[in-house]
Amino acid sequence: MGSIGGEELVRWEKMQGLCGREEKILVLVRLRPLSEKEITANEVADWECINDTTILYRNTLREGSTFPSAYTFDRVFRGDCPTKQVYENGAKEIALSVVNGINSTIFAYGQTSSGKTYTMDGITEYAVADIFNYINKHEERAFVVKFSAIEIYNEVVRDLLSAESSTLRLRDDPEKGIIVEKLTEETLRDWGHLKELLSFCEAQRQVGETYLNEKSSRSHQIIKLTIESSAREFLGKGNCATLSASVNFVDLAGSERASQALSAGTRLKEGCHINRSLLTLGTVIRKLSKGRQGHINYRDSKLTRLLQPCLAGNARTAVICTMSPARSHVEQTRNTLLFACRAKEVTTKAQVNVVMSDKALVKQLQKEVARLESELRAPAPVTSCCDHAALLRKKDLQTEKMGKEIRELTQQLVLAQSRIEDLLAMIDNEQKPGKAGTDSPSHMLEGGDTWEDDYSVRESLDISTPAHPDVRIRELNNPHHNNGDCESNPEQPYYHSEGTGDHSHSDEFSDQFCKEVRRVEKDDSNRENSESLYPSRSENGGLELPISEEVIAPGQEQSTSVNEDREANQVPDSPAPTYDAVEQRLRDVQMTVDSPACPQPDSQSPRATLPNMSNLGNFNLSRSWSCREFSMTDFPESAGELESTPANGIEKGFPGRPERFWRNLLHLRFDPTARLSRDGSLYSVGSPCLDGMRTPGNEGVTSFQTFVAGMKEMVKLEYEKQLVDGQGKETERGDLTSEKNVKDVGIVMLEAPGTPLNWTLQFERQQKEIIELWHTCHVSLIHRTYFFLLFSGDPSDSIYMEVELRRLSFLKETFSKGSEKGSQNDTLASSMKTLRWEREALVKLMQKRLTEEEREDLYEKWGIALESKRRRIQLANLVWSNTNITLARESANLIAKLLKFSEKGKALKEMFGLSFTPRYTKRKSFSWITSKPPLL
Ligand SMILES: Nc1ncnc2c1ncn2[C@@H]1O[C@H](COP(=O)(O)OP(=O)(O)OP(=O)(O)O)[C@@H](O)[C@H]1O
Repeated sequence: MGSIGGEELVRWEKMQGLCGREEKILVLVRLRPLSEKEITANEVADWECINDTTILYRNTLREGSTFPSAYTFDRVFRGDCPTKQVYENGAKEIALSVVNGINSTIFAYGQTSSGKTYTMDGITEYAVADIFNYINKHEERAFVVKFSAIEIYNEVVRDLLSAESSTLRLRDDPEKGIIVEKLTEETLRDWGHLKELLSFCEAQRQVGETYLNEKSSRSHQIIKLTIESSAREFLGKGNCATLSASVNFVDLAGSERASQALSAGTRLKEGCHINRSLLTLGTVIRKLSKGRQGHINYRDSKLTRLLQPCLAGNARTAVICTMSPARSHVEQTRNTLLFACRAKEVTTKAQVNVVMSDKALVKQLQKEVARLESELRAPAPVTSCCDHAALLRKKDLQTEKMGKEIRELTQQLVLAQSRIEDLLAMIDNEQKPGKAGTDSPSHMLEGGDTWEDDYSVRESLDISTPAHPDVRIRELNNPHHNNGDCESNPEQPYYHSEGTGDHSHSDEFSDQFCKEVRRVEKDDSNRENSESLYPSRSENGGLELPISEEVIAPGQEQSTSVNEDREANQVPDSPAPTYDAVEQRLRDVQMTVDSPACPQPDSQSPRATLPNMSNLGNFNLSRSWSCREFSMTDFPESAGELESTPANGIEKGFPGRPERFWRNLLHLRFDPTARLSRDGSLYSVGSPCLDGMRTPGNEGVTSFQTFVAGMKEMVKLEYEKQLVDGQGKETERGDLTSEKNVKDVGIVMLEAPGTPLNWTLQFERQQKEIIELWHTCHVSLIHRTYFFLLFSGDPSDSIYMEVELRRLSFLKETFSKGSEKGSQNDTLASSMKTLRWEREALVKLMQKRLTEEEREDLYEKWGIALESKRRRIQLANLVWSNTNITLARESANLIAKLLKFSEKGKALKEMFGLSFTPRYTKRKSFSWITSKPPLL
């Protein structure tokens, strides 16, 4: 208000104390004396003002103690208090705020005949008299006082200054708030003029006789004085500011009970309207008293609509609650006091209302602009601002990083706890004969709701997710890196699978196996045991398979230890594997499957040695192993637990497995359904399931036998082929050459797939078949992509192609029997669900990892109209949806790009089960979402 000069400025500054400050409604209670009528009726006065703020109900003994007997308000006035005192001690300050540019309202609330009109008439006159006094005392200011009056009768607004009984409309004005259209407004000239107008209004107001009040007001009356003032010295000048505010004197109609008021006809109708609008007022006050939360129903009545600014807006407000002391009105009186109590909690926020001339406004705005410009130019605040922004960003990053760490640590903690529980459970089971090893691992991860969730959890837990295929590879041909890990059984595929959240039986097996291994290793760390389940690498680079119970025929005695095996391997001319030996091994596997009881092997000689199938020469082929639990060795807890099994997998005298390990393991059965992982691609042939889940000779075993038979046939054919092809060479080079052609992967592969031309043709044929089978078997998109990109025609790929074909054929056969077997159906459904899931993930990744331009190029390439809806979904559905080789290549390239295969390091063929080169592979992790580089 720089444009306001002199005293105006002082006034303005004084008003700042009130400006925008929240203030509770002032609540006054006025008790009237018993009326003549009440005295005649021998009414008793049950209420008494015991001091200036407390009113007491004296008849508590009679009424019981269900209601409070004392009520406290800002001020209470006993029956003999004159209205002047009520005004002076309460209402005056509020009423006179108007002369300082602050809106104010004083209204009377109470039951009929309680003295509202009696009180408000006096208050209005005293207030206006004081206003005039103020005006007279402040000649330096020019005042304009305008008078208007309305009544709300039966929900109709009428102008009390108009002789016509026309209805006035209410309108919401964006600047002024609610206004009454066409309302008469008289500028007060003097006191006499006021009296004249008040008389006119009184004459106009609806008053009727009721049983309780001879002159009962049947309407709500609002008398409004608007006072505008300006400093005379600035009048007529451009920089003049005007204070403008209104004071409302509201005399409400009284609430009444029809029975008490004995009203009927018109009075009854009036009473209904009165009660309804008062009920709305009560509701508004109740809601406001609770803090203005939610919708406030001001618009439910004209009264509350008009009083809205006074109840919760820009005004100072006082409520005078009037009450009769008569015992017969106790219920209505208590309602009035309840209203008063709620009103005490309502706050308003009054402001000084200044109206500035256009010229003053422009000047004021210019000053404000200049101030802002100087702030902008000032270097200090700007620098400070930047610093703050940078600091905030830094803090945000820190918070984010810490949050991530907390999440990861929490996950690790959960996992560690889960593992402890598992170990404890296993110890319990050990103590129950016949139970060991049969319990399902309890630490299985629950599947995430989303792919990302599921994967991110696995990522953070460092649990490989073979379906993607996040596989741990054991390089068993590395003498320093081959133990402490867990293994699949020898017929087990090179990767195990798990579904989209739940785990296949192979995972259960792995978990159980690995936990058992760790426990045993810890328990028996000092035990001298030369037996090992792990394959060892012979000096000539060949492989010796570990012996697991699956290859142990009942009663078969084997005592070859690792050391012995190694020693044996050091013999250059170790016997070459023969077809019979391979067949024997398959027979053993089948025997294990067929065996209904899986008799426990001799603990003294628990395992048999496989025929030595090392000396594989050129390919340097080794068996690789995947085990989900291997990843756990990355955790400190696990590392501690695995004293004898270093986290990096380097064995320090692996002690072998005690009897209970074999006992546990032999409770397991092979379950062919375990091969059918949910993604359908990473099936784990020969995965065991828990004892009791399958019975020998059931459907699953039959399927497995079919598979084994197929394998045997393949072995035989390949072996015979080799015999024929390599007969001459074998004659020359001796037995060693034939050994090279026998790979210990459950199948036999050729050392060389044939001539380059033949191999190319063979590769293309196999690739086509594989793609078709992927399509038929609903194999995981990522598996297809990976396989497709990895095996692109190199002669050494032949083994993988063969394996893939075999497995897919088996999978297809199993699916084809799905109609007869619920579990297969479930697996097929799971695979399809996984595919859908993958496609949904692709949609997200397209948005995340491709630019708009790249996406548009793709849409064009894949024949999707640029303007069509859901283009990304269309594209995701087209990926790998066709067996066409070109589309397959495009699909693979797209997924590889989206998954950032290149950034994650080159995929290893070992992840498909075979290793060609020694490698210290620790971990490969592929996630659709995260872009963390794999830990190789
Ligand atoms: N404090 C008081 N002292 C003396 N007489 C009073 C007092 N208050 C009210 N009266 C008398 O009580 C009667 C009813 O008062 P009044 O008309 O003001 O009640 P009301 O609440 O306005 O009623 P209604 O709601 O029916 O209009 C009147 O005759 C009035 O003179």
